[in-house]
Amino acid sequence: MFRRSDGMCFACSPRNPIGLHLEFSHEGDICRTTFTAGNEHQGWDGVLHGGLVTTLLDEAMAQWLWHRGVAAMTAEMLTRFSLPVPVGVPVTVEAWKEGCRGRLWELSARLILPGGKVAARATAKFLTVKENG
Ligand SMILES: CCCCCCCCCCCCCCCC(=O)SCCNC(=O)CCNC(=O)[C@H](O)C(C)(C)COP(=O)(O)OP(=O)(O)OC[C@H]1O[C@@H](n2cnc3c(N)ncnc32)[C@H](O)[C@@H]1OP(=O)(O)O
Repeated sequence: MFRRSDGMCFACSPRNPIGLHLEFSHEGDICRTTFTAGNEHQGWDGVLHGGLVTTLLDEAMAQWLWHRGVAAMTAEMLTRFSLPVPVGVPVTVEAWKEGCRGRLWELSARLILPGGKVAARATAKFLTVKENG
């Protein structure tokens, strides 16, 4: 049905010419990345598009799992947009595990503005993919 990765992930692949080119670090139980949006990423003038805010949060959670050898797909996600995310400033995205039951993983993530305010939060459920995909 799908390939696990051909190295063209929109969020993280360095080979994707229109990708976000995110790089992740892992510290304890936290998966972290930083991103500075450009004008090409905006929806409202000067504001990062909400779909891309969700992409950043989703990818950080997926990378938390991937780093631990878990190949899982997002099955459900809820995003709360609390503050606009301006383009041109570096933001930090953090993800962590909330729980796991069988193939079902629950994770949370947040996007932090310079200065420390949280602009968006997400919770999501991921399901480990079956071997035959
Ligand atoms: C050089 C560079 C290389 C780069 C390399 C890096 C690669 C790094 C990879 C990361 C990349 C990340 C990318 C971002 C993460 C996406 O964005 S993933 C893409 C978005 N998500 C999707 O497209 C998923 C679409 N959905 C599906 O394919 C299928 O529904 C799923 C999620 C695989 C599950 O299907 P399934 O395995 O057939 O499971 P299913 O039988 O439906 O459900 C199993 C059980 O879970 C339960 N369940 C299903 N959904 C839910 C739910 N939402 N809540 C609770 N229970 C649920 C079911 O009720 C069922 O329960 P039981 O009946 O067993 O009691």
